Amino acid sequence: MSTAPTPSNRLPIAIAGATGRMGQMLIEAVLDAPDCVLVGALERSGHARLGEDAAQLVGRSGGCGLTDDLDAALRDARVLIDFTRPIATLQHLEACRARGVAMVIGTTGFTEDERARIDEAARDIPIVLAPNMSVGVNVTLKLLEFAAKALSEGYDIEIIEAHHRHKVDAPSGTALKMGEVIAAATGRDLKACAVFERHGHTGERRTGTIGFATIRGGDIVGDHTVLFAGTGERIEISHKSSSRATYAEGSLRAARFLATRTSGLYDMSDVLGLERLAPSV
Ligand SMILES: NC(=O)C1=CN([C@@H]2O[C@H](COP(=O)(O)OP(=O)(O)OC[C@H]3O[C@@H](n4cnc5c(N)ncnc54)[C@H](OP(=O)(O)O)[C@@H]3O)[C@@H](O)[C@H]2O)C=CC1
Ligand SMILES: O=C(O)C1=N[C@H](C(=O)O)C[C@H](O)C1
Repeated sequence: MSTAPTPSNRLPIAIAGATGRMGQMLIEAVLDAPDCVLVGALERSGHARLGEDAAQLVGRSGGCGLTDDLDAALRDARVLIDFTRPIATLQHLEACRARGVAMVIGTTGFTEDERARIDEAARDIPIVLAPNMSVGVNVTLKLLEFAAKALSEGYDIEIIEAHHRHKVDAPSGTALKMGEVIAAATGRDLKACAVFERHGHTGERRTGTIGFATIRGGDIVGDHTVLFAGTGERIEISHKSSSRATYAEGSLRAARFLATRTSGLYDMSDVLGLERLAPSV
């Protein structure tokens, strides 16, 4: 028999970057989830709205105060959901590690060294790190694994992504993840075969490379297409997000998953159990 959520057994969640585009989506998602409770809303020091009820950011009431104090934000939290910038996420990571708080990390744009620090912290706390929390993108990653294996010879692979004008990193974390999945599935090293820029006299396309193209404009939430261009045909595998709610819902699924773990680094494939469903090629 399952137990109905009560105020005392709801999952206590804190949100970093609470006033951001994703922060606000997450506040709404947590307020709407009967099994979760918002116990911390973190913003950078000096933010104009510190002290306000975080729920007010989304036209609601009954949240918790916006704070720049990590101790206060994490005091009652079991999971911190962080969609900020790498420098902020890494500060939050150390604080969570010291306090035994799990983390869902949606931030993108980490360097290799920064990634290694997340791996290291996952020895002590459970972490879900994923550049895209949507179910659709994570299923797309599995489709790409299959397609890349089946089309490994004779098809040129290009990854095209489009996002809103405010995005600060490129290519998107999702596009890079797609590249990693394709490279792994076809025995390539992404660092050696990725082409991020073309300009001027580029010469012919080098066989085996994976090209990336970035579009920034308007309010595009997030589009990704992988093109497999062969001779006489081409295949396109696309995902388009029309709302950030899908990332927020995925983040809550990740938070619930972490509540059952004590340490380790996980991705959305673990959260969604996609390994069990993936076709073997
Ligand atoms: N994994 C996924 O599914 C998704 C990942 N993302 C990623 O999430 C991140 C955030 O995206 P988005 O919400 O659109 O960005 P926003 O710029 O809207 O929000 C970022 C938030 O982080 C805060 N912040 C930035 N720098 C710092 C800092 N140094 N210390 C403390 N707080 C800081 C910002 O505060 P301030 O406004 O004061 O700067 C803001 O509240 C990006 O890396 C993006 O790529 C986005 C969508 C989905
Ligand atoms: O910045 C965004 O908006 C997004 N960032 C993520 C990424 O870099 O892949 C995920 C999504 O595409 C939206």
